[in-house]
Amino acid sequence: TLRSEDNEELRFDDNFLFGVASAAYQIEGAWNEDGKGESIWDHMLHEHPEYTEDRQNGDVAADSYHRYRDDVKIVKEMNMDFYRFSISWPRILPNGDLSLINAKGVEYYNNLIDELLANGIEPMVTMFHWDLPYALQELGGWANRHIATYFRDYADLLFKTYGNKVKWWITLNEPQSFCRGYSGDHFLAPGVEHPGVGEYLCGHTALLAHAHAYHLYEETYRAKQKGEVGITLNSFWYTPKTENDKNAAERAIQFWLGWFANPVFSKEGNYPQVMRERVAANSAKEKLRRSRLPVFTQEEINYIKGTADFFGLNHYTTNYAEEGEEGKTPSADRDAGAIITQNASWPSSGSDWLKVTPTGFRDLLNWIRNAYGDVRIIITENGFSDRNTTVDGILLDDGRVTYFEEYLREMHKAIYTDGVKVFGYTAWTLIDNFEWLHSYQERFGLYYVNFSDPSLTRSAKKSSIYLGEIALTHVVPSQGVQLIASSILL
Ligand SMILES: O=S(=O)(O)CCCN1CCN(CCO[C@@H]2O[C@H](CO)[C@@H](O)[C@H](O)[C@H]2O)CC1
Repeated sequence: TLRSEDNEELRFDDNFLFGVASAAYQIEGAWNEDGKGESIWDHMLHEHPEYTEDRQNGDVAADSYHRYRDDVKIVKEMNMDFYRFSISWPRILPNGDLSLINAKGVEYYNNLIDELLANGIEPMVTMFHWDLPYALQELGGWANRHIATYFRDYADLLFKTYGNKVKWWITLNEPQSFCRGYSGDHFLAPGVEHPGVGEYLCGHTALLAHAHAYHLYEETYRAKQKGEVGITLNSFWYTPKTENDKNAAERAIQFWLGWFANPVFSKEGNYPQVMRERVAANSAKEKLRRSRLPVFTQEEINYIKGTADFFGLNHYTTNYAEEGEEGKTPSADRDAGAIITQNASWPSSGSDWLKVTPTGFRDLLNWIRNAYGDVRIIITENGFSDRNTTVDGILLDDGRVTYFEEYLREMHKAIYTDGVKVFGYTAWTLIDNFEWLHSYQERFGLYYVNFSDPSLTRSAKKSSIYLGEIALTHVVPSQGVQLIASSILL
């Protein structure tokens, strides 16, 4: 039921920023071209093509390595203020360390950044979006805390090389997600099977790595470059399945968002108390000598606290949480002590995990403000997938237009009614690209790419016109927008 204000025109203030996002492994291709080193995704999917739905991988993807000018044209076409893209660590440092700097890789990102600036678009760089150099995985990858120092060296090179042009830096994209690559959830590389231990070692190193990059910027670059450094955390909203499941919902968000948000954004720092207590208790039951959750020294707690100029949030959907336990023994899933489900009646998308539940967006934004105070938030991903296969079905993407309209309305309420400090919004994703283990079967793009056509032409979907209008006018038009957008297209 749409409330009265749900078909009013909504306005975002003039300095609100609109952008669109992508990620290197999902869009670039050229997996081994011009000296690029192997990433853990290249390695895993070459070794296990059966891990993806269609046995495809990101070797070519949307070939943005060669077609980035077309991509920038699209960002411009959509009147976006900024483009959030990621730099492939192994494209810059094939061995993962400073022993070899790949000049052609450095040049590619310089060209992309210059193309964006020439079109009046701000580059927003994600330093790490899951594609770890395989050479570092051979040393243990994120489970080896010394990788934090390699990340610091990589960050130093990025700040030095691009920092005069790039003013928006995101250190890590979704540590909660990429650390599942160490807990046996094969949907993410490196596909290491150490549930209950691997994901916590990964998270520990990731937080130290993030903090190293932030302090480095603070000490060496900020005065001259005057940019901002933040981190991107993804979070579902967790709503209690019944009145008795309130604690389970709070535990779920403390585990899955608080795991990284508490150490960086809370006053006390450190992992959430409920996480430290539950993992310690379960570890004791398993006759372990110490908790499976690594312990920060007070010095490390202080070092990590406050290491972000903004809170990057990726949000897509809501889950139910209910009392109970699920997941492997041991595993972070089981440590969290909540059974996560969805309501089959919630409108669906092309992804099993993504239901259209817009009010959860407003609830989550309020939870973050209540938990961490008036931290400046930017939505660094929000989007909708479909599995259409006909060109018309793909281009006339009403489901995506409706999703954006409903989520933007809820975000508008969080900002202007509830007073949550959100200063920007990034749509996921620029063009159809490689959706990890769902490969090219789930499309999140605002533009269509026909992956069986070698020209990989980008074609506008209805949603790109809808969102482009909003980025230009800062107005979410009242209902009926869908008729306008389709008339423009047809
Ligand atoms: O499908 S399955 O049920 O077998 C496994 C679910 C895996 N989830 C999917 C959503 N992702 C958070 C969002 O992940 C983000 O969102 C985008 C869309 O997924 C990705 O393309 C981006 O790279 C990523 O930053 C966390 C991992």
